[in-house]
Amino acid sequence: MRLDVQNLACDRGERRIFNAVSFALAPGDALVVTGRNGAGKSSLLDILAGRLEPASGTVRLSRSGDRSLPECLHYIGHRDALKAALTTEENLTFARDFLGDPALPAHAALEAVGLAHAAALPVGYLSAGQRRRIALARLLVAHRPLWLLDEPTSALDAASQDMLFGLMERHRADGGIIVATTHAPLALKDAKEIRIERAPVPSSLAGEGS
Ligand SMILES: Nc1ncnc2c1ncn2[C@@H]1O[C@H](COP(=O)(O)OP(=O)(O)OP(=O)(O)O)[C@@H](O)[C@H]1O
Repeated sequence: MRLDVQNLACDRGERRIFNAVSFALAPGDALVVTGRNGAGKSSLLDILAGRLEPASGTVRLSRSGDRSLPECLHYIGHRDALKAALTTEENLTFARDFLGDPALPAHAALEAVGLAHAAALPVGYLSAGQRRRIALARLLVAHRPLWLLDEPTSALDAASQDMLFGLMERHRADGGIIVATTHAPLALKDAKEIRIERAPVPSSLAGEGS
């Protein structure tokens, strides 16, 4: 599988957020996306995930068989997208059934993120870092070659960050591709990096606030 992104531009509301973002990723590649608050990092992931139309430019996935782009990706956003009333194991079982192409069973994914002891706990009882680990465990319950991760280390302690880096490197070693936004350094080997710069405000709008 290969991901080719050409000359993307993004508008939010009436504003141009960024221009001219291009990159190409092959199996095993990781791309780290940096930039200031509001630069458009999450918006870029939204475009890659098919959740937001670009103002211009193209996103192409090749050598992915007959699967569409949405069927090839895991998207872990700022919000954990977990159901608070369901247990951790029920959340992962639901994700596994919903996503298709199953990989690890829910209990094995819980073990991989160090939360096997919390299998029967409703997600609403978990701490922020534990909820983040459950969200990340979704990466393991279905085979999807492209991982789009929005600030994946947020709320994670040092040990959990190490666990996450291990999962990411294993995914790359298996031929997966990762695009991750971050404000903190990510310990990924030979990762590519792109810095998103907010497009300048046109002079006709200058003075109307950012
Ligand atoms: N649905 C929306 N409608 C209008 N503007 C939006 C919408 N979502 C985001 N924006 C704006 O788009 C800009 C880019 O937001 P985005 O969340 O992509 O930035 P970011 O680089 O991920 O920021 P951060 O580092 O703070 O997470 C911001 O100015 C934000 O207010």
